[in-house]
Amino acid sequence: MKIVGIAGSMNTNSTTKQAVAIVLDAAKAAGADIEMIHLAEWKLPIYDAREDASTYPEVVHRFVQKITEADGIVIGSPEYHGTMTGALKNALDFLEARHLRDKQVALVGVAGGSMGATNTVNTLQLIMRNLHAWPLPASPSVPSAYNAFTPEGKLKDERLQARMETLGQQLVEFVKLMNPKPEKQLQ
Ligand SMILES: Cc1cc2nc3c(=O)[nH]c(=O)nc-3n(C[C@H](O)[C@H](O)[C@H](O)COP(=O)(O)O)c2cc1C
Repeated sequence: MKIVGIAGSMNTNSTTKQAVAIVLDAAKAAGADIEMIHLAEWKLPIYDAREDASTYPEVVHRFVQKITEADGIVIGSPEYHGTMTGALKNALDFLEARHLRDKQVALVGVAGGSMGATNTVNTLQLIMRNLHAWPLPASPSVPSAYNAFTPEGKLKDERLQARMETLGQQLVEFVKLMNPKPEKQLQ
């Protein structure tokens, strides 16, 4: 079972990447193969609605391929002006329902403010439904992100750390439940 994480920040030193990594590590502990796509390292171009999508650079095709091949996905975004980053929305614009249909998706948000990134994860829920994916109902967000992580990359708030880990475990469980085919099951 392959779980791919998207960290939707262009910040190379990203707190969102740390949050996504916690969920991915929990999925790995539950038996999945994991891979991180940190948008800061991918440099996708701006989606421009061109008629012939095959003319986009190779990085776009690789991105779409990774998502197509994934059995489950983790998406994390910082809250920017009350919603997800432009970089993440741009990346999602390269995807169509045929790439995400029936896939389980775990969503997490990260915010500088004390209120967390509720608007961001709610907006991502909506986008996932429009792409015919299945967003998991639990979608935790990290408030006060600048001071939320230990140097080892764990959340200082142990209950929030546990919620993130549970989300990774649940993602693996729901991928199994929704994919009775043997190749999607863990051995
Ligand atoms: C352009 C911009 C807009 C932001 N808007 C918000 C916001 O609306 N609410 C909030 O709580 N934090 C906001 N922040 C703070 C980010 O959510 C916070 O710095 C987050 O940790 C960044 O994630 P990253 O470390 O993965 O880049 C904003 C930051 C930037 C750069």
